Amino acid sequence: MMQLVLASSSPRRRELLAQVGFGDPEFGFEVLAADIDESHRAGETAEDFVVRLAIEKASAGLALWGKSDAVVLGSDTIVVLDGEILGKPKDELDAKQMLSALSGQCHSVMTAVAVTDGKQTLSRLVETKVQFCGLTEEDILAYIATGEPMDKAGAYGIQGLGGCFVESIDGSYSAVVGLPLVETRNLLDKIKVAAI
Ligand SMILES: Cc1cn([C@H]2C[C@H](O)[C@@H](COP(=O)(O)OP(=O)(O)OP(=O)(O)O)O2)c(=O)[nH]c1=O
Repeated sequence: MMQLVLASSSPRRRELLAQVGFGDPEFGFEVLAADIDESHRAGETAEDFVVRLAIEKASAGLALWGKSDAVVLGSDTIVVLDGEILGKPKDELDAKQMLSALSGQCHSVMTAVAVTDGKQTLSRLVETKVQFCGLTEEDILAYIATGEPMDKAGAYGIQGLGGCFVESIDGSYSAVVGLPLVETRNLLDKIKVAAI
């Protein structure tokens, strides 16, 4: 059987991949952090951007893993509001600007997942619409003070305190958190890593 490797430093992705059926993260799959340049290229659509990053993370992970007989999985999540891409906030001011822009609005969360074994690379893009309630400046400052927004696209976590800002979603909850479960399972099936 092929060794499954998660190329991610995100604890959420580790937990979600365990949910796909690989048992204990310690034994079912290996994890390594694949650092890549996450800059957006001029003229690149949000869809192309997020898929490219997922593929680059998987490919960088495969290169780092360095052995054959592995399937490496990479993923990327961005928030898109009125055509503008929001990644992880640079600092608290950036987080404040993002949350103010998201307040009372509907945005898209795009998550791409990619798997590669060096011979073939497969990817999927999942888009979820998220409606935020209106936020006061007080709400935003109190939320930033918790530290939760700082490592998350769009400066919020639906799975945490940020869930209180989400009125509704249309799409995949797991994709918003960082890894779409249905599509990930299908991709792994396709590339032939049997779930335990
Ligand atoms: C919108 C949203 C994003 N996120 C997270 C998912 C991603 O981990 C993060 C977006 O940054 P990414 O660059 O996709 O991932 P990462 O840097 O955390 O991890 P990796 O090593 O795999 O590159 O935002 C949430 O946890 N909850 C949410 O509600």
